[in-house]
Amino acid sequence: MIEAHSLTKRYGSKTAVDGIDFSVAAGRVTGFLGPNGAGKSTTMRMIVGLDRPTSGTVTINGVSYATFRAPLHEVGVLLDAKAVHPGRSARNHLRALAATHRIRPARVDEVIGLTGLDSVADKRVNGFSLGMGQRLGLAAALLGDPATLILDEPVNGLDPEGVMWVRQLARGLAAEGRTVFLSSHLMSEMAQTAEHLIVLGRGRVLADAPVSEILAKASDDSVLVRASDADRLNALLVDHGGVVAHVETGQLSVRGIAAPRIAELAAAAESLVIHELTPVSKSLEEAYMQLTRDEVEYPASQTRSEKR
Ligand SMILES: Nc1ncnc2c1ncn2[C@@H]1O[C@H](COP(=O)(O)OP(=O)(O)OP(=O)(O)O)[C@@H](O)[C@H]1O
Repeated sequence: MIEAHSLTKRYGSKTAVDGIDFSVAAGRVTGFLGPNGAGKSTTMRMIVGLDRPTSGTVTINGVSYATFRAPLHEVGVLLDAKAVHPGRSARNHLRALAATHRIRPARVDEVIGLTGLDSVADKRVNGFSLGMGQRLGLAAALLGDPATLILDEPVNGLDPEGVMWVRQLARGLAAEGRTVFLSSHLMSEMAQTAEHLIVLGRGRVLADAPVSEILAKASDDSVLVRASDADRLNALLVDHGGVVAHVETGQLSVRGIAAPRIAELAAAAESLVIHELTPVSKSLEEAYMQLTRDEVEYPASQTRSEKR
């Protein structure tokens, strides 16, 4: 269980994390979502003591990370996959880490196998692709068999097979009762991996709820309808509480009345024939964009290089 209370981080006049409260429960995958600059990495760095909160607290299983005497056994962390000595092989990097915690060498081979690094384990890390680097970061996070995993953008750079593997790994670890906290800026990815989401925007919690609830709240389903007489159908639907907009000639977009009810109303009216009836659901990404719409710090008209 990870718990944050009034957690705040300011860099000069910039408030990166703005007094947030949340808890990440054990036994399920919790996704940490938010647009670029929302404060996800800063929050994760504070959880593992790499950044000091300006105010507020964050604990893992009731204590602060700094108090763990053997942190690799408590918390597996993937924050910056490139933070590895480039001249070392993957195996030697993991062995060096293992030695700090008296972890047996056989466990190094186990995590190499688990993360699919067997064929490159003895190659120097500086030749690694982004995806291989991510796998090595995940191997390091798993090394101490920790009860808590904090993974910042773990699927970054992975191919589709790798993405699927991380998804299954995260779910499997949570099913064993571990606390699994993953960040991403992709709603579609998180919705397939996490059961619960914490959505951040400009350093504040915008939503903290099960995935299904967040999607249901953000969704704004409509029905596209064509009929033999669009104007009559329009009047009929408005009479029954529908909100109707003309999309193009003869086509209506209807909110507030479900497709089966629209068909029933038309059938009950004399010579009003439905030609098209298409329910339109918001995609996951649209639901997420709606939720974070006013909280995007770097909208698309600004480039990443303008950001810093
Ligand atoms: N060391 C720092 N000094 C100054 N500002 C910082 C520092 N680290 C982060 N920030 C700022 O704090 C805000 C939150 O950044 P953070 O990296 O935590 O966001 P994020 O949600 O992880 O974004 P991304 O998805 O782009 O990684 C941003 O405005 C960022 O520019």
